[in-house]
Amino acid sequence: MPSPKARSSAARSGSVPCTGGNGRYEFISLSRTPPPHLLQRQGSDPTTARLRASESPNRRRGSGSSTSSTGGQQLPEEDCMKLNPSIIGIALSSLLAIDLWLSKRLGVCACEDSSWGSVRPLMKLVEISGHGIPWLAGAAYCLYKSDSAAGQEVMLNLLMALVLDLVLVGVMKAVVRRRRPAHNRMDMFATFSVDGYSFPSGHATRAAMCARFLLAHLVLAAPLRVLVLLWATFVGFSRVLLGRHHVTDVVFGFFMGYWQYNLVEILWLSPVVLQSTIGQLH
Ligand SMILES: CC(C)=CCC/C(C)=C/CC/C(C)=C/CC/C(C)=C/COP(=O)(O)O
Repeated sequence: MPSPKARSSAARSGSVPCTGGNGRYEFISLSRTPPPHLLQRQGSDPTTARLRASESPNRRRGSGSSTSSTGGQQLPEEDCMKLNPSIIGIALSSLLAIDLWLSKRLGVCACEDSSWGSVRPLMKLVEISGHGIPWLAGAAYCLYKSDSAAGQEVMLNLLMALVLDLVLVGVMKAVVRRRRPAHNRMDMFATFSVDGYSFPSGHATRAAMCARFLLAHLVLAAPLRVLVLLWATFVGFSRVLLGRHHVTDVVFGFFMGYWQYNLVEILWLSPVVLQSTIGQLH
């Protein structure tokens, strides 16, 4: 329950108290025009009439009393639920603001003059370790050199996973079109045009997916498994430190890469497919 003081200040500011889905009081402003979808969905119910009344020319000019058109009535719960998206919007904007601020603060190797500029060459080595070309070239070479059918099967599927990753990340970047951080210097080697975009981090998706792949099929020794996990984490961190990405690009990239591995398992190419592929190559 809002206090009487809160209630009177709400009346002064043209807000109406009503209960949200969680039973708590929320305040909605009536000094703004309700969004068209709200009016449309409400059709001709009494609430619509009240909202329309609040839109009278007098009110829009700001000459009417803020409570006169509503009489301080409570709106039905469903109306409050419709206003929740604005709360989600505010939460998202806040998250993005924190993301921009944090990414800028963490971009300590963004250029040679940055506070950790001397570590930039090391970070660029980490970047190369997660780049698509060494991974594709390595998997293709191992496939070519592998003697056993099991080894060939694993390498062929790793190649398929890497290509799938490039396609999915490329599509996602082209759809979202988020710009890279302003402090990034675009001096990466071998990039596609979509790599001008930031979301999600292709290095992070690849690192997460390849780490899961390696742990599932190739790396069994415990110390090496830890190293694989550290490498993947470090690749992700290095994207933000180099100023290439926002924090959310990398976090989402890790999730996406993790999920991509599930897809690889579903699409796993069997030895039969492998034999016909190898047969066609020879
Ligand atoms: C080497 C072999 C066998 C084939 C090469 C095929 C080829 C041309 C692959 C392209 C790989 C490539 C350019 C990947 C892009 C990697 C990249 C810069 C991603 C951007 O990562 P982000 O973390 O900054 O989003």
